[in-house]
Amino acid sequence: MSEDLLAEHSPGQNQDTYDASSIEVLEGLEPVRQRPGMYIGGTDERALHHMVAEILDNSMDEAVAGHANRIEIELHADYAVTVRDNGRGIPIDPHPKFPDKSALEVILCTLHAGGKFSGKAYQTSGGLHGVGSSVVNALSDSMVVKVAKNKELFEQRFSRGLPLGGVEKVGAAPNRRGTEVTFHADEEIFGKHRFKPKRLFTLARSKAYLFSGVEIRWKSHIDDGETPTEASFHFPGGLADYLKETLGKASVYAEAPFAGKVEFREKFGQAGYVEWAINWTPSRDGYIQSYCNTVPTPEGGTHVTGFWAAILKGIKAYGELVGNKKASNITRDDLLTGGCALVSCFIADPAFVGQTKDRLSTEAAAKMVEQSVRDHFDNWLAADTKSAGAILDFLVLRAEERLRRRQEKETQRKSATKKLRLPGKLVDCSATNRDGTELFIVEGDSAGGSAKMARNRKTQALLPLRGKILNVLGAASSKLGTNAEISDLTQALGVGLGTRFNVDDLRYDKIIIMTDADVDGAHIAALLMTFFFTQMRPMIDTGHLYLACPPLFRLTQGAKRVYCIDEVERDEWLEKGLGGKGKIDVSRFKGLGEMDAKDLKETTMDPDSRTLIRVTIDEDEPGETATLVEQLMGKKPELRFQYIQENAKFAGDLDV
Ligand SMILES: Nc1ncnc2c1ncn2[C@@H]1O[C@H](COP(=O)(O)OP(=O)(O)OP(=O)(O)O)[C@@H](O)[C@H]1O
Repeated sequence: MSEDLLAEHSPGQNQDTYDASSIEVLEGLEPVRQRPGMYIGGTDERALHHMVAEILDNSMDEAVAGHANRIEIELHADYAVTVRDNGRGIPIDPHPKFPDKSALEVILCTLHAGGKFSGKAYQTSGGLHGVGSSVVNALSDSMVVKVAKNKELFEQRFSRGLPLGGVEKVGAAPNRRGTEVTFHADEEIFGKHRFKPKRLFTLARSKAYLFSGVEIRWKSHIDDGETPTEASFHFPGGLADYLKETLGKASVYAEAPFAGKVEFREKFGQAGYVEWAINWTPSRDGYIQSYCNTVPTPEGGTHVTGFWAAILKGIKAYGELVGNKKASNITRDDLLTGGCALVSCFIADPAFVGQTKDRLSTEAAAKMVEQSVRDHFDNWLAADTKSAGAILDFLVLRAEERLRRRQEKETQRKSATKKLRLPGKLVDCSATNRDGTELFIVEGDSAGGSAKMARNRKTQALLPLRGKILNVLGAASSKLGTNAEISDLTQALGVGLGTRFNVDDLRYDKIIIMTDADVDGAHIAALLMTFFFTQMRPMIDTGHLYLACPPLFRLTQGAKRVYCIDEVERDEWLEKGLGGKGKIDVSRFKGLGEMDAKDLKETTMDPDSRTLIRVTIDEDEPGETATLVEQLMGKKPELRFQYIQENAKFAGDLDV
């Protein structure tokens, strides 16, 4: 362990209150190696890099809590990765619940063991599930954890989630403290994927931007020719610096970005803060990068909703103030054209969607972020009228362009609908323009019945498909045009087939595949995705294709009711109870048709409460997805057999 790093620590407080008793255990470890996807989002390159993020996030949590100010990341020649910090050190004393094990072993070998559940040891942390480091341990063929604590250096070694021995004292550490984790990802799980220096370098740098109180050092023993092999990051200017760097030399509308940081304590009485930076540029499409407790949230969430609400209301109010009537036309989408924003919030007890934490779902964040940003935005606009005027003019122009385009589309859609022969079984929506409309492709007529009642007539249309559609990879292309289900689908979408296909003709905003949560449903969804991937790929590339996520179980206890997506979630609820009275009643939906309209609306169709998965193509190498689709859905069974042989160990138990 690097001597100086652990020696220099100063910000530590409360060493004595952070010990084994801070570590709570909720459940045992096991299924991670069987179903890595559930815990780390897959076994691909993205998932592999996520392993580093999980360990790094723990060190960042120590830093954000004020216990560490330096973190080091080292990529070794054999692709092992070390993350070190000068924090309090993972507790190594015996755990009160398991007296024969150290807290370290409990943390590394037990799912849901951690010090971040109750907010006692950490106030705002990226970690919350207590699974990150045990998952990384389970998926590594070697993991060595060193802890410098109480003037001594301890070490414990693990392989594939199992300890190779107990915690051992391996030396004295009179002036050091901190944690060092070195792991080597298991090839049995991640196959040929290897860490990319560039990706880890970028990760390290972005973390330093997100928390200006930490210095992050990067070292790589693998030289890819483009990434520095050593670097140190410390950005006192935080997100404003980050934005400046990402915008580079692009011309911008505001001389200095609108940036700031607001603590929640005073106004909302709780720990945490929001930091942001935004500017507008004519030279590129806008984007927003958002984070919660330094964890990237690529799908946004409540903090992003709150941020845009503040900006939108602020700019409209400013427009009104200066008498620009057209400002009232500006929408959130207009803000994003050319708007480049970074938003990072730190909150206590955040709730995310999924273990990879892609979206923040903490309700309160929307309001806290909106109000904090709004006050500052109003002041900023009033103080820098030159920038404010330039941004307002730019956004008004964007809104006008959008309205003009919509008008054109509307006339096109109306005339197209008149001309179109729509399939008889399509239950269309009433909206005349495409914005915000959705087409649900549903499995079976009975499901169509509940969906018909559950839908929003204005924006949601339904196309029930009978049985399984043709496997387009197994069929001759001449057959496509004559297949009834495919031609119904193509007509309903409004796009042509083959050379006549044009994604701009699409009649709906979102196309949502809604099938039963069982094996047959998954097969139908796979057939439909194969169809879209091979015949209408631009629909996926432009983000129009989605999968609905109907639940498999409904649990009721007295007046309380929850829905669970799978057995694991069901078991979790059964264990902790729903908080209602009496026995918990479990019903398993055999299909969408069994759900009543209320169930279906609440869980699967209502945009305010449902979960949708956007179908995207994430490839490390061009053509990778096409090869996989051919292998799984194509004409050659031997390819499928080969795939099963190579991957069978990853498959969980089939639920039949
Ligand atoms: N570098 C570290 N320094 C101090 N304590 C740590 C460190 N790494 C892990 N811990 C302790 O181990 C616990 C478990 O970590 P783990 O990564 O398994 O889960 P988590 O961070 O609590 O939640 P999540 O699963 O959401 O990441 C943490 O809550 C923390 O108490």
